[in-house]
Amino acid sequence: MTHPDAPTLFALSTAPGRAGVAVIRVSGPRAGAALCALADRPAPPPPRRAVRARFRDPASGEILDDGLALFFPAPHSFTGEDVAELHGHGGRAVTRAILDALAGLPGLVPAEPGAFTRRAFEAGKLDLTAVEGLADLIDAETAAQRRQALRQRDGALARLTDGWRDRLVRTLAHLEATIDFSDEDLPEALLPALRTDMTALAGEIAAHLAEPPRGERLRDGVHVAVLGPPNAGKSSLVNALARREAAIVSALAGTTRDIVEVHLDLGGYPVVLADTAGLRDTADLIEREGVRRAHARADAADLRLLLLDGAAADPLDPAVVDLAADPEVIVVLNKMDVRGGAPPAVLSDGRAPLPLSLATGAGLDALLATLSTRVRALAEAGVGAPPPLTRARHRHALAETHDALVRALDAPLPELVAEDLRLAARALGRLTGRVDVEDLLDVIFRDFCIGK
Ligand SMILES: Nc1nc2c(ncn2[C@@H]2O[C@H](COP(=O)(O)OP(=O)(O)OP(=O)(O)O)[C@@H](O)[C@H]2O)c(=O)[nH]1
Ligand SMILES: [K+]
Ligand SMILES: [Mg+2]
Repeated sequence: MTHPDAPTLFALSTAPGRAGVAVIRVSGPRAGAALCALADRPAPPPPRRAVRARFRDPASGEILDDGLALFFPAPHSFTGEDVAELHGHGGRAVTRAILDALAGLPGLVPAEPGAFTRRAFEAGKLDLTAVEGLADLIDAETAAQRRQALRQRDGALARLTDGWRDRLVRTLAHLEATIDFSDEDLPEALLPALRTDMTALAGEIAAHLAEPPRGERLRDGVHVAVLGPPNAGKSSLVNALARREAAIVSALAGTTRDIVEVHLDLGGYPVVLADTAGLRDTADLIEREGVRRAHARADAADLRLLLLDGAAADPLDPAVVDLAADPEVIVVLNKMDVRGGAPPAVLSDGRAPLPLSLATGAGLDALLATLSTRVRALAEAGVGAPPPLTRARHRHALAETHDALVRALDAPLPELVAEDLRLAARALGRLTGRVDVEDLLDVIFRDFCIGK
């Protein structure tokens, strides 16, 4: 809980600038008093009920705006503290005047970024993964990102990891009991049972770590690299998908050198599409650096799209045969308008590339559909699947937990096993921000009744 003498925070919670309505949030022990001072009321309104309010400057008595006020008494508020919301007109001068009036009240301090959420965390209203989910929800740009963020905000990931942590803490408690109270009557078969629990838990965590990084892909975007020989039409394709002239297109082979990234929403899934330099051996130092970057991006990408030049005598240029032979690569034959009736270039494994003409637009819809399906498969956790890890931080904490569990299984002495289990529990606790030892004692006394 926040300290009773903690400053009361206030901030504009809607985006700054001109708008119909602006919401100013006040949180802390003096929130109710601040509402009364500005709305000129003897007492705050009933909980969670909007009341009409004429906001005035308590110092000068000047009327500043005409709006609504709400009061959320602790603990039933976002932060867990008393919270007041002042809804005024969203003009710069109006919000400035109300914020200035609040700043003039004793004990009120402007909130730093994230300060309300921080108090919600400190009050136990949100765990760390929920805090991150909330941040992702505010940043979500596509429907799938919104769904994932909402799920995490609602505690899906925290429930999974807290469940693991509870099992870990219980195992540890039982082990501590056998160490500390070994002369007492404890079930004989306890140690083998603990081993079984630990092995099962390590297996579950390992399986979750082995999942492809779907959560991170959905949060940060699926990285798609557009690759191919010079002049195949890579920049034309990127521009067509982005619906803007993001990259320079010209008839000169070797136009693109730097990686040009565009962000797309493909059927609700975020995609970071990268245009790259045409792959070829070249004496031009700058172009050679571009080719190096193209290869690096191909290695790092979640999905690779190889664009071949249908106007070339042999579209399967030696520089790209390896890419074309990879069944994971989407291969596209562009410039079909020029190629006309010439037989389609057949890939070594018998697949035919997707035909495309960026000049006429033929084949673009089919390519988009293929791309969307692949992106969806990469980004989406199936219905009912366990909540994905969405940040490197989560992966790191889980890997640490797993390592400590594996060490515990190998440790020669019960004391050493207990130490590794403690480290495992601490690493898991960091995921949600709950790192406490009190619950260990709780479990010991609840499950055993030692000492009678
Ligand atoms: N006829 C025809 N021309 C095309 C088609 N797609 C692209 N072009 C042309 O091909 C030329 C090369 O296009 P770019 O998009 O610059 O090709 P690129 O693969 O990015 O080339 P580099 O960056 O040099 O590797 C341009 O003159 C385009 O207008 C197509 O489907 N048909
Ligand atoms: K070009
Ligand atoms: Mg280009």
